[in-house]
Amino acid sequence: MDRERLYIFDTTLRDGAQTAGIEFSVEDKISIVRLLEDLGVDYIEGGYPGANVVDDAFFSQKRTRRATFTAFGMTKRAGRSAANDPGLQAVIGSAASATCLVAKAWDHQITTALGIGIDENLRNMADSVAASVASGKETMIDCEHFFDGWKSNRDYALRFVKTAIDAGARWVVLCDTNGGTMPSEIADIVRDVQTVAPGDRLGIHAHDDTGQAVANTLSAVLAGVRQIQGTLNGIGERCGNANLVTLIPTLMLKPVFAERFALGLSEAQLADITRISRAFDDRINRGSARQAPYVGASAFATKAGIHASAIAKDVSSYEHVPPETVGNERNIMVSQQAGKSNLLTALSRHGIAIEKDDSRLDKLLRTVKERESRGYSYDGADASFVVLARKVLGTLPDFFTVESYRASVERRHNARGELITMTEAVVKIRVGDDLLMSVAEGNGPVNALDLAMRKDLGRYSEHIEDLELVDFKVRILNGGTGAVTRVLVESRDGTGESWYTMGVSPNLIDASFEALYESLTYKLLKVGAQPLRP
Ligand SMILES: CC(=O)SCCNC(=O)CCNC(=O)[C@H](O)C(C)(C)COP(=O)(O)OP(=O)(O)OC[C@H]1O[C@@H](n2cnc3c(N)ncnc32)[C@H](O)[C@@H]1OP(=O)(O)O
Ligand SMILES: CC(=O)C(=O)O
Repeated sequence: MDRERLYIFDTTLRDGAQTAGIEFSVEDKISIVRLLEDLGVDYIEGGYPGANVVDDAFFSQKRTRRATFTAFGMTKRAGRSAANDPGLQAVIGSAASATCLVAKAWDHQITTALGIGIDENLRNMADSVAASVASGKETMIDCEHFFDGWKSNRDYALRFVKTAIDAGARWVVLCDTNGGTMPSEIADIVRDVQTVAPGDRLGIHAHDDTGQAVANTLSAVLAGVRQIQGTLNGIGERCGNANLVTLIPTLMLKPVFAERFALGLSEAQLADITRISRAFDDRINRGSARQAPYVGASAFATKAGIHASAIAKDVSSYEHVPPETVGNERNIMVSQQAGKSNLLTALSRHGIAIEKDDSRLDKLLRTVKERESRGYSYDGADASFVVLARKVLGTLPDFFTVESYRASVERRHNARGELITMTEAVVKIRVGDDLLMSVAEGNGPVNALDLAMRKDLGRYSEHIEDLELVDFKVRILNGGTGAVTRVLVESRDGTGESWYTMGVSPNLIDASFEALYESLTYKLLKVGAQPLRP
């Protein structure tokens, strides 16, 4: 049986730009278009020409290679013709090859928000669609508040869809603008709409206000729509839009969809989706959600010892799809929930071979659980686990020892009477028989300590030249005997690999010191540095 084509319409750069806390520059938009083209979406809605200077500049030229470059805008205002509406003309006159015009489909909103009659609204919409079609652009209509409109006045909502189709719209997109519709209602209403328009002319635009934007979208697809609107990582107005990064793998990997529908993406593009999702988060300067379906760092991670033991026998035991199909990785973590199977998997990932009945493995498991009870958390600090494991197994080389350190903060007036804060760290490190002392100033005590520790590591200095501290996170834990600080440090080197180490102490500087020390140690292990005394 031939599969029916589903079209992916991305609105990251338009509805996504309506996300609280997100502002795109032209450069951001250009770089996000690259990600979307790598992914292989069919339409890229780049924004709203005429609405602001960024979008004006962005729409001054064609920005896509393969995807249909689409401009968003509203239909003409009441009381003027399409030709005399500057807003509509900016959209039609942009470099986009398609338009997506928004018009209200809920009678109550038309009479209150627009203050016009519902028939006049239909004429405004039809004239705008006709003007866009006449300009040669593929034209879509976003039916704002469609599902609430259908519930309020079914006859008008259906007339709205039919009028748009008759005016020449290629796609009529049914919008759950307020995001409150249930999946079963979506299915019933989409089926009803097909009494006036075929499914291959209909799209769905769902918001996530009940956490069901993805479910609503899938429900609409099963009921007949063939265009899907959504955003990267589900950004968008209020609670966001349907998340394309969840929808695309579901549509391509789950038989109920994959057997009936085809997308314009290849399997290789699907396998790139984890990278794309994370690169997008980087671009908008936020951390990636660990628990994001398919692409999150935890999506194929298991902490539980019972699970790890089953996975050691069959890797697919706790996976609904193979992680590599979406470019993600399986991860067996080490934590309080671990058993020896977790440790064996983590050790072998780092090239450390040991038998399951080796008594050192029992000791390592006891040590991990005891330290976790004091605030350590090895599932997020793999490099610290390696350092600990090698120490307990007796294979950690004696690279260097920190004999002492001091970090100080001084707030005082300088000679000009200005209030300044000075931070300084002094570190004494022993490498073999050499005692090295380094002093550094920093923009804070941890920064000064980090700089001082890396300033002179004697014979190992050449190995740490490319090491940089990428991120530093502090978490205050409420331990049984009072507050404890856990510091997590992310480090990276010239190879691009990054690793996480941690320290735990009631004292923030001590916790930071431990994390920095373990990061240096891990780096020396990683490059195979030769210790003076193995
Ligand atoms: C559901 C959605 O997500 S729709 C997309 C919403 N996105 C945005 O609004 C982001 C970009 N918007 C903007 O930059 C501005 O709102 C602009 C440039 C479009 C318009 O700005 P302004 O002219 O100052 O109007 P303002 O934003 O205050 O109000 C919107 C106007 O459009 C009218 N309007 C709203 N929807 C439509 C429509 N579909 N068709 C025609 N007119 C409409 C409103 O009645 C209102 O007009 P009024 O002030 O005469 O009552
Ligand atoms: C058009 C749109 O973004 C909405 O109705 O939600």
